[in-house]
Amino acid sequence: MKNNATQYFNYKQPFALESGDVLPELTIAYHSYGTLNAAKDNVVWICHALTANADAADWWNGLVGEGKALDPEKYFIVCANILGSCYGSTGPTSVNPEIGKPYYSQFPLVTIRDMVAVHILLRKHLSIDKIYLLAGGSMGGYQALEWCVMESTVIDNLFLLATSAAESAWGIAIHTAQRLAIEADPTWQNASETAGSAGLKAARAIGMLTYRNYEIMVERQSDPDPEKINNYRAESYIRYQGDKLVNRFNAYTYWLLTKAMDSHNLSRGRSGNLEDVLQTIAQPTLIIGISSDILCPVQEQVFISQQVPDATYVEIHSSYGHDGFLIESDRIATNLVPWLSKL
Ligand SMILES: CC(=O)SCCNC(=O)CCNC(=O)[C@H](O)C(C)(C)COP(=O)(O)OP(=O)(O)OC[C@H]1O[C@@H](n2cnc3c(N)ncnc32)[C@H](O)[C@@H]1OP(=O)(O)O
Ligand SMILES: N[C@@H](CCO)C(=O)O
Repeated sequence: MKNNATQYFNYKQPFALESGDVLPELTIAYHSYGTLNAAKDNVVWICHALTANADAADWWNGLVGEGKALDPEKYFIVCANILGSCYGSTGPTSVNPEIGKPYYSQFPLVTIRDMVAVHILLRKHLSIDKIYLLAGGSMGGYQALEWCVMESTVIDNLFLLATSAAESAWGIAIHTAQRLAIEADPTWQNASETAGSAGLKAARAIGMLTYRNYEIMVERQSDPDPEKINNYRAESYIRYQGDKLVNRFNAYTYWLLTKAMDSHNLSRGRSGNLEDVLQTIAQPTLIIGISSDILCPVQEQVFISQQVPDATYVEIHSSYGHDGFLIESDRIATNLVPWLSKL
């Protein structure tokens, strides 16, 4: 697979955010796989979710790669690390060029629309005029929906998984609980990349409860020994997952990106309500829901499919919960490949 190293686009101009704050410059980290064809009509752009990075062939390896549904032999596949993340694009741990020190808590609020505006800068830098397929799950789906509305003539087809047209009150409540965990850490807001690490561990533990569910936890993490009164398998699993994220992420980024998710509302500042805005999406759209998703339950995707005029909705029966959109590659491909072949 060609071009599989992280690439960087440095945008040396001020970038105005929806909040009114201005970032003096941007770095956008991205991966591309395959080659843009002469007609420039083979672009697949993948928008990633909360804690992933630009290497979609790594975190979506069941779908992106040679012989897979999204094959770089056929498509020019791009994935950019989102604004506010910590995997190469400008975010809280980047150095603020105006003071020569990392932003940390001084990094301004960003929205999903800001992330898409940054993707658009990269799209133009890469001389991409059309995106054949725009794909995203969870928060990646928030970006894909926004982008479809922001640049309706650029996107040909849309592929959404486990996502919503607006962050639900349930989602905002969960994110608030996660941020409370971070804010309760006495090291939170220290001028250090490890500030709030214990809080981040607790925040990820809360998140894991929403990425999985009762069935899979009981199936995989029940203790065979009924005599136990301590050191349960499920406890060890949740602690482990918290540590795993702390080892690759930071609390400033997590806090900021959960705020960005809360800002997601496709109808904000637009004429009409959510239904009206979704009805303007003219692209053929495949929407996949995961039956056991308790974070973005299938009714959120059914709602989108009822409004988008050319929508195909599929529910995948999986016990994995929300993270099924990352894990159930075979079942996703089984629906994506025939849908793509009919376009
Ligand atoms: C730079 C980077 O690394 S970016 C990494 C890419 N990350 C992303 O793209 C973010 C999205 N990805 C994810 O959220 C996850 O990786 C997923 C959803 C795809 C898969 O989740 P996983 O955590 O791998 O799956 P699962 O819930 O089955 O947990 C398995 C892990 O828990 C461990 N585990 C399972 N049970 C227990 C237990 N009782 N006690 C302790 N650990 C346990 C396993 O050993 C395994 O550990 P490993 O990840 O070190 O191999
Ligand atoms: N578990 C995934 C999806 C969250 O929506 C992540 O950490 O990015």
